[in-house]
Amino acid sequence: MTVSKKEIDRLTDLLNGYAYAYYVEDNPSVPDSEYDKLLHELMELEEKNPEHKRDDSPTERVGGEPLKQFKKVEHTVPMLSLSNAFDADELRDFDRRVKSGLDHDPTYMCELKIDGLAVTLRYENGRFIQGATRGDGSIGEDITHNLKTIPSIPLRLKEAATLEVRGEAFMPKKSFERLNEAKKEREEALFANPRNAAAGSLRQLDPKIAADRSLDIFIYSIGAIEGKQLSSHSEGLDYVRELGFKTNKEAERCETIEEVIAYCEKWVEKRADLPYEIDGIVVKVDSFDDQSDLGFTAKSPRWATAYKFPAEEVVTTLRRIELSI
Ligand SMILES: CC(C)(CNC(=O)c1ccc(Oc2ccccc2)cc1)c1ccc2c(N)nc(N)nc2n1
Repeated sequence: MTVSKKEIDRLTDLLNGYAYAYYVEDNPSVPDSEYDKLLHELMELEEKNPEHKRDDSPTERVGGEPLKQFKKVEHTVPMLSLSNAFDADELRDFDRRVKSGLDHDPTYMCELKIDGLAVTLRYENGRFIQGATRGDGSIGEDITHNLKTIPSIPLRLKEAATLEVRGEAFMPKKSFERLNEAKKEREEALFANPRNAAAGSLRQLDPKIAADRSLDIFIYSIGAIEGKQLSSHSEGLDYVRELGFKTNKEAERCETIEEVIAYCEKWVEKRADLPYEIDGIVVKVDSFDDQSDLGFTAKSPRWATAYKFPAEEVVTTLRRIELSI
């Protein structure tokens, strides 16, 4: 092995480790200046030895040439939608329906419903192959070139797994405010909310735009997987975390619907403190056996629902009215 290949491999592994700590674990291990210095060294070595550049190189994050158009992608497993529950009694109704389909009480998983853009990511032998929007649930748009620029999306997994995962790509509140500040300076139209900003960034043909938008992602389910038996949704989340994916740390197991309701009420109050926007709570029956006993309606699972929050601006307006009284 030549010196430059060895050095390129060393720098690629070192920088990927730093990026994982910073973007996936939210636990920076080196100062940005150190990261940038090493990244520059790697870029120079890759320029001189392009044959040794790895497909999981951190230099992939800057975004290549713009596409001419988007390719359509058919999802191997459909991306279903969620039924809604708008108050505690509707959650209790959901619980009654679930229990009528099972011969035992279910365990639930509760997760924050991130207000972003649903995407699906395909990996073969541990390498990121393709990413797409949800589209109509069966067919989406290929946005691989943009998703590659999101640092919390691994380009190579910790195991050579072949699977498809789903998640919500989003723009953190601080990045949204910075972006709109910059747009205001340039007298450009502002984005209405972080969700529109994330969607607008990922639907660009030029990946350098997405690369500059500080996007992030939380993985929330496994679409398809080869050669692995999983028994529950929570076991699936543990497995994708082991592979190197970023999942949301606020997810909790609830043994009763009253615990689910308490979790929802807690987050109605705490949502303003989060560094990203959420529009509700997703409640899922955890066991895959229970999920397959319950099955699906025409477009959504019977074993999951979304507790929807009132839109934040409504709450803010009410707060403004309260303050003015
Ligand atoms: C529960 C599910 C709808 C995903 N699940 C599916 O899409 C899905 C799809 C085919 C399935 O099985 C089939 C396989 C083949 C054919 C038909 C169904 C099972 C689940 C969903 C949707 C949106 C979510 C969201 N915004 N945030 C979180 N945290 N979780 C979410 N979970």
